[in-house]
Amino acid sequence: MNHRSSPCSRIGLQALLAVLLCAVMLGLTYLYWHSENQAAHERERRNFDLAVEQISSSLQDRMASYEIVLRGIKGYFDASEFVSPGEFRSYMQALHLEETRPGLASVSLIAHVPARELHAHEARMRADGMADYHVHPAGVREAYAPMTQIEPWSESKRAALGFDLNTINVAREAMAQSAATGQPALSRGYVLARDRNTDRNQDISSVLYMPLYSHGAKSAALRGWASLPFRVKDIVHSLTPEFAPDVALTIYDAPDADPANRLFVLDAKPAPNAVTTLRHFEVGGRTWTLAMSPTAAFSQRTDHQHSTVVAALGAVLSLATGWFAWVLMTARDRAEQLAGNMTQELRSARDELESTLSAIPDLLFELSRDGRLLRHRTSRSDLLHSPPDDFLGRLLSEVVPPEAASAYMNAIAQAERDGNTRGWQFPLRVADGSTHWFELSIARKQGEQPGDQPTFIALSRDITERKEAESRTHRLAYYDALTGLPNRRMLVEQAQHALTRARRNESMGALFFIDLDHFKRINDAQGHAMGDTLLIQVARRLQDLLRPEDLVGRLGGDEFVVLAQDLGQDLATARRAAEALARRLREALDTPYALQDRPYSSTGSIGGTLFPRGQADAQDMLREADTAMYRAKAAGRNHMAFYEPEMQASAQEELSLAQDLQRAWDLGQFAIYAQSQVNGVGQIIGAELLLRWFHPERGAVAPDQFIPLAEESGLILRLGEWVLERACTTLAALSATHPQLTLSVNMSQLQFRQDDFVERMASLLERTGVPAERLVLEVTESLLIAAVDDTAERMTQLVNLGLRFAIDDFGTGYSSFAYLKRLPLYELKIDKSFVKDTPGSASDTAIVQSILSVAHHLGLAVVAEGVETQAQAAFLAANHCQGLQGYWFGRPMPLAQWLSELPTGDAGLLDATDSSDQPK
Ligand SMILES: Nc1nc2c(ncn2[C@@H]2O[C@H](COP(=O)(O)OP(=O)(O)OP(=O)(O)O)[C@@H](O)[C@H]2O)c(=O)[nH]1
Repeated sequence: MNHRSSPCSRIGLQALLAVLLCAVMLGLTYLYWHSENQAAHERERRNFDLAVEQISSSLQDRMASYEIVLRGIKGYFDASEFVSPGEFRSYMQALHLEETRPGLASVSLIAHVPARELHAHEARMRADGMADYHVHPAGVREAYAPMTQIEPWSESKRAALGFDLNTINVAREAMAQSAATGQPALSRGYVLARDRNTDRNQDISSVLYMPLYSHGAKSAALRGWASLPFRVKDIVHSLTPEFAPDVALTIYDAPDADPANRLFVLDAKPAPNAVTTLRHFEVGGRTWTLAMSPTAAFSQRTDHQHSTVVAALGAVLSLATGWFAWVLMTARDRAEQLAGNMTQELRSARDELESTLSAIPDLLFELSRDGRLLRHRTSRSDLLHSPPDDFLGRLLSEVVPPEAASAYMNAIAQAERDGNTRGWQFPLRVADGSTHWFELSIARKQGEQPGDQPTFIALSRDITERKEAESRTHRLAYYDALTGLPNRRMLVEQAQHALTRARRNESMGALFFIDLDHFKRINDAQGHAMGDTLLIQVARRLQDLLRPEDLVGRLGGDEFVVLAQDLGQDLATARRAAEALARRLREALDTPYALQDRPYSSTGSIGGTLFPRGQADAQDMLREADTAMYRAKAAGRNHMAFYEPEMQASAQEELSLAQDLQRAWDLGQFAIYAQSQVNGVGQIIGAELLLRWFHPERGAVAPDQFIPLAEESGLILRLGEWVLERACTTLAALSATHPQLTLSVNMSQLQFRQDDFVERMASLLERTGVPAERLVLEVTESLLIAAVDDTAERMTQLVNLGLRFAIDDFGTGYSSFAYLKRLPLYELKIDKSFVKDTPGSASDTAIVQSILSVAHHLGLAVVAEGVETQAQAAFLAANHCQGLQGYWFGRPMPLAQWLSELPTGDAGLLDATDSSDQPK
């Protein structure tokens, strides 16, 4: 059976005991407080009784002392046959009544004068020196009791002499009583005549009378009285120092406390609920009653506070004892509970730590300073070649490769110095044979005892994914996604390093800027993906060509950069090496490519710059090489050029020309010129319309200078439309006079590829009413071969309108006869470069003849350009070239002039004043 009570019931019992103890203590405190309170009341009561006795006896003593004074006077008179007023005064002075009997105002002598002796009495008194003495008030009475002497004397009292006290009932009664008893008799209280008209008219007095006899015997004749008047208030006040001032006192001239007989009230307020104590005493044959009550001040004299303070302290002590007892009794339980809680907390902390450790995807080891494995903890034992327990007790150098062991040992050394360390990384081949990257965090763990060696907690985190992400990010940031080559950012950084190295080593290098020629065509003709394939192949070629220490990168689009270092110590050597390299680069680019197993020819223009040069940095180098590359492009593409500082000026010039061109249209600086085309016998068969730009400062700007710029900016669309429009209106105007003439117009690729170009042409023809076959559109070979299918379709649509197409500059470009058959062409224009050396040059003559022959074979018309001599004209005519154009027949001239110079036939001429070949 289990005798142990449950913790709850035990705590309940302990609480009950504590409460009981507290209650007992409180009970004792109450008892103590109660008895203390009682004792205080008892003390107060005793004190009050004492005060009452003291007041009562003081008053009694004082009245007794007055009686004694009177008895003394009586004795003095008894012993004397005759007492003169002077003797009595001396006697009274000797008594020093003011000092010895405070509250006593005076003593008077009163004579007993039977009616028959009144005159004799008055005569005697007058004879004794009181000339105006007379008994008053006047009247006939059985006996008179006039006042004969008042001591101490003062003139203010003179009026009182002779006053008959028998006229005052109160006095008469007391005097009669004293005469009857031979003892002092006290009058009832009344306001003395002398106080009635003063501010003391409320103060009640009494008079104590003592009968005086001749020869002292009562039986002897009554002489009179000695009287002692006093104000009750004066007596009480003279006693005040002896009185307890905190007792309320009322004096009654009666045996009971009847308010009607109140003699005196001491100005003090009894405490609430105070008990009144009465005391009585006899004086002069009357009974006086003293009623006394304690005032609040009196109660305070008794210390009630003490018990209250003790009670409060007791209560606090009781509660504290109860609490303390509870604390003591429950201390063990609470200690047990605390221990329980702590154990629970420790257990949860340990569990939490356990689960945290299990969740850590890292290898966790404890190592000694020399790298011996002491403990391990890992949820990634799959990474290890053997179970981790096998490593215990062995040195790291025995279980991991040197690189990893050395990372661990370095990290341990740092952790021993700094407390902890992180960031040491090392690669490690893991169990499945792949290489993972790990990062170490090591913390020093102090030995448990002082002097113990520290150990080291090492956390080895698999950061392979992070590493891969980093390298992916790096690749994205520094490499071109399409070709895998370094991108612009990396190129600039590397170029900067190369520049620094070159300056340090005093050796020279070169940076080449490569831009593929007409790369757009492959995109347009065969699609973007094919363009990409070409870019990848170009990248590979360039890489294969270079030394390992050189670098090739792609800036974007079809632009590549090659960075070659250590080409020589001096400029001449470096330049030679750079030129050789550029040549090889050009050749590499020039070699036909295989795109989807079809051969494709492409070339590149290369601009190079040598470094270091002055203060130029990597960006400057790139800009220089770019400028040189443009020069190479301008030289006809598939060229290379090295940067010369003057190139900068020409680039600048080109820029300013482009800016001027933008304004030229608005300023009306363009003009349309016409150059005649003639037949073999010199008759005009038509003309080619040509654009001219007259700049106010530059003069006439050559078309091959501004046409490319106009194409780049799109201005060519506006210009082209204008020329077409003018061609049509001119043809319309000539239709009556020269219906056989044709006009040729140069067509830019941009214009030809406008989405709505066919519709525009149709509407123009309709609007002007021109027979379409009289308008020849001259296109370049490059336009024809770009997107051949698309081009053929569009040409067909236009030919269906009646328009004719001529190939301009035939022979200079692709010279592919294949498309001649595919495209709906009307005419070939032999480039002037072939015509120039005919008939002198055998090869050019042969080329021209073969072109003419193919054209005849294909049924195409031919116009030869650049005919400047009669020999050329004769040769071409002899070879059946239908059309001839050149200075020999006429220079280009303003359209209006050309029209005006047209030989007139039967029909009328065009209005020569029409100058609408200027832009509106
Ligand atoms: N396929 C492909 N084409 C690109 C890429 N980036 C840019 N391009 C195209 O490459 C062409 C670059 O043309 P440019 O160098 O200006 O002109 P181009 O046709 O090469 O003529 P020139 O340089 O004057 O000889 C543009 O048509 C771009 O749209 C790319 O990543 N892939």
